[in-house]
Amino acid sequence: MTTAPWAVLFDMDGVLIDNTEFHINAWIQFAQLRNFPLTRDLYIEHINGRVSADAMAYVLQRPIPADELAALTEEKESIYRELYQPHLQPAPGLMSFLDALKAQGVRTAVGTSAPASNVSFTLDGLNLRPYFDAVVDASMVRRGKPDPEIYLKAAERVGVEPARCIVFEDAFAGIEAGLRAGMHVVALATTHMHEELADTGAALIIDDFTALTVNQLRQLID
Ligand SMILES: O=P(O)(O)OC[C@H]1O[C@@H](O)[C@H](O)[C@@H](O)[C@@H]1O
Repeated sequence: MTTAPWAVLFDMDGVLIDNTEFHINAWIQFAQLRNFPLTRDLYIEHINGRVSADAMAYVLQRPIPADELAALTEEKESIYRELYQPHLQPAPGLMSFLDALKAQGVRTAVGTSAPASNVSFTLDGLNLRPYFDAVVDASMVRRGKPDPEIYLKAAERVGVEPARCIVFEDAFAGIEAGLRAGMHVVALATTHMHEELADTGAALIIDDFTALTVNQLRQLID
């Protein structure tokens, strides 16, 4: 075992909080207003885990100029926040797991495709911000997941080389982003079932954080 630093990089939606069904319903409502017949399967294939610029271009079937994107994103995200607000809570076992990481001096970051408004809704709404050394959101990158940029930037912010980072993800696009960044990936079976995640390249598949120990995680690196 070495003493070099290592880091845990958390995706936000579907990992820190189990909220995928609320995003699906919000996207379906938003798409209906634009006569786009969005279904759960189409959401999973084209939207899940991706930045708004890419998701909007799919739903509106055209590239979205930057001056239009912010308003469209806020329209959709305010539907989502209204639906999810009464249910906002950390994923099972998350708080004890974050405490354990902090107690052992492990560096931590969030790497999310969400806009800053949703990051604030989640991290400030649950008082999670003090647990993270860095937060990288959609506004800070040029290319969204499955591109590795979000996770590479998070690793750089916490000063840890990619091979010593472990990414927690639930979405196919996010798992791909973590692997392309040269990191280890732990998949959360929130949005997808264990069987669907089996061939993704994830080193470990878990239901939630309740049974996970820091030592178990560390073994993935050492
Ligand atoms: O936190 P994550 O999983 O990177 O992604 C956030 C995005 O995840 C997508 O699945 C949602 O539909 C988006 O609206 C959301 O912004």
